[in-house]
Amino acid sequence: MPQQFWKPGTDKPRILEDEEGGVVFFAPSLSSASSSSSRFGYASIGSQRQRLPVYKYRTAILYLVETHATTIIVGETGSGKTTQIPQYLKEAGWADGGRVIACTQPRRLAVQSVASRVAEEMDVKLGEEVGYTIRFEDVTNPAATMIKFLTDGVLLREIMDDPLLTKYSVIMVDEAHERSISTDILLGLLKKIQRRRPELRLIISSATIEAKSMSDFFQTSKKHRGPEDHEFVPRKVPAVLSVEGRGFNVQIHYVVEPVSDYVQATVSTVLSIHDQEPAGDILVFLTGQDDIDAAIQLLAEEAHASRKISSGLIVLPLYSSLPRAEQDLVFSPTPRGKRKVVISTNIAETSLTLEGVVYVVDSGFSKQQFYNPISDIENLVVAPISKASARQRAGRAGRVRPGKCYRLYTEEYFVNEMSSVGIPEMQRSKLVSCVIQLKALGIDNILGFDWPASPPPEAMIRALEVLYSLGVLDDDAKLTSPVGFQAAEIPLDPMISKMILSSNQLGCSEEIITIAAILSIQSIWVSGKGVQKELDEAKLRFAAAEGDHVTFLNVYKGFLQSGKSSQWCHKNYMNYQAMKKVIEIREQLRRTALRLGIVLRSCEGDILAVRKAVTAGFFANASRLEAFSHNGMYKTVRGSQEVYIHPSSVLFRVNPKWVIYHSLVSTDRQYMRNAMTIDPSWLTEAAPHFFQNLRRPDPIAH
Ligand SMILES: Nc1ncnc2c1ncn2[C@@H]1O[C@H](COP(=O)(O)OP(=O)(O)OP(=O)(O)O)[C@@H](O)[C@H]1O
Repeated sequence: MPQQFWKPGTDKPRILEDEEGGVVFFAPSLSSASSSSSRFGYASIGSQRQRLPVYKYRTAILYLVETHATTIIVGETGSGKTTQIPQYLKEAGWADGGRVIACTQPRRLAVQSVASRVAEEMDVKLGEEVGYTIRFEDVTNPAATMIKFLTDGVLLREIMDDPLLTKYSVIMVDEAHERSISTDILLGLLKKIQRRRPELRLIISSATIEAKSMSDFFQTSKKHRGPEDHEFVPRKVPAVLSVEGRGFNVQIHYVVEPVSDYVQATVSTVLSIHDQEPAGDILVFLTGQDDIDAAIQLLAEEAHASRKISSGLIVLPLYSSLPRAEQDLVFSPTPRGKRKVVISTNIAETSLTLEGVVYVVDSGFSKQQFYNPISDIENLVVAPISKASARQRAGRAGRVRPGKCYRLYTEEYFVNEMSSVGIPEMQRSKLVSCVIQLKALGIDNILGFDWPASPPPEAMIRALEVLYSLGVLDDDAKLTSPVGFQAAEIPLDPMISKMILSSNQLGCSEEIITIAAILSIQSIWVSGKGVQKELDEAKLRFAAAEGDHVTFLNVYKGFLQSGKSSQWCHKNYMNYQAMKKVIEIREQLRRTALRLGIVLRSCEGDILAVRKAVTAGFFANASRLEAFSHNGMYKTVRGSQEVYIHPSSVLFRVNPKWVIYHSLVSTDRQYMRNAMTIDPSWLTEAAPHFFQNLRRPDPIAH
């Protein structure tokens, strides 16, 4: 049982070293917030705010922001950075005269939840003085909003319309340690904007950021060849502030021996917490929808087997492709006598406060994208997290009362083997979306851009090549008109954007928007564990000879005809939540399409048009069955990589000669997910430049 299993350890708060080179450092002169019982329950919001560690630094923060162009703030999770600093700035007048204070987050869920909390603390209606903007959703009032929370991706899009972000007086880039592609582009651009707008203030904040390297980035200036960068401009030295003290103590427990199956270990840990620990909700970190579904199923089975210990558990999944209403359930109060178990991906890792959470279970893994620019293959793999992530995960406990974090890895592993920070997304991702965004922002010399961490040049070149072939960039690597500008407006992978734009000419935009919505969901089928045979039979009922994309259209039609019924989904082994999310995304995409002047039209069963539109976006993912292959081996047309049709595809074992796929997954082999048959002549039609000069002289021959 876990009490023999777990060994308590300490995860000491990071003490910031005194920095050299003129960096301002505040010694921890003030004691941390107490965890006395008076903080339980009934304190008013006003007094709760004053007891947060960051409150004691209020004057220091305001002084530094006043006197420095950039302030880097490092403070423990839960110390009050996200919710308090924007309010201090507002109170000090930074939102006077119609100016706005912005606070960015890497994730949508965090944006919504911190905005609601700050509106509640300020006792104002969300969407008025305090608002938020995420992709496809703007809850602000331009005449009233003073504090605006938004994803870093949305702020980047705002730069397209207002290159100097003139309405903002202070921009706080929160959770900067995450180093998403958007955060990195944003940091590079903000540094440029500061040169033109000396009055703009930046705050870079995180519990786990490497303050030294961030400070170096903001104080050195890189010479560019761009016209505005012809002279060397020294940066104002950034201030670094360490907020000492944490909310409540979080006791860390490690396993004594490494675990072999983290899903199983998660379930046992949850059940033993429920059996032995006092009241309090549990937040579990797993890697993705598949793991989460498996854990929920296992919990249900074990709960059934041991009725006594599992009664009173309310189990809720949390991942990005879950419909909004389902996501919101995790914030609802836990009924008396019950215990909520939220099983989440890393979308709950930063900035979130789930009020009832006392226990965190950390599997030690997350799904991460890895891209090899040489083979042009991108894989989403389950990989170990960094210490920074582990600390963020533990920090989801101890926010409103003391907590415990159970790490499913050994202390020795944490101390000696876990990397301190993750690899920036920029250095392990395909850069197609990033390049189109920079181009839309008018950054022409992408290789010379001032990045916090430079991306691999090969990945940049690959991205430029794909965008050129998609017709998004011209011979001078500038956005084409209208395709390039329109594609940049659609906040999706440019391959999907191109597919949508092509559907306009081909008269099948309604169908293509459905396909685009389904492709953005991890899977519309229920997880196959234990029901593989039934699942395969269900798929056959919808299967189209042309492949998965056309099968999706059959599924969607069936779902609509059933009146969007959950029983229908259940009967057909379809994930009802995923289908509801498809409807949600589809509506958002239809609105975007209308804005771009795309005519919403159905091709009324002209599947050829649909397949051609898909090919127009995804020609770069074409592959051909190897002649004489008995095991279904394909070679990609570009790169000659060995790939196979994924077992979940309706084309598995059918092995048509030519296919295009949506993405690759790597397990024992490289598998093509979501494959569709094509006529190879469509490839040269869609992208003549892309398919010329291939090493194989006859790539397009039948
Ligand atoms: N929705 C909420 N309900 C109750 N208390 C909350 C809520 N949101 C925040 N708090 C309280 O405010 C504290 C500070 O939260 P805040 O998000 O500002 O901290 P932070 O320093 O930004 O942490 P992190 O780095 O984890 O995002 C929390 O520890 C908690 O005590």
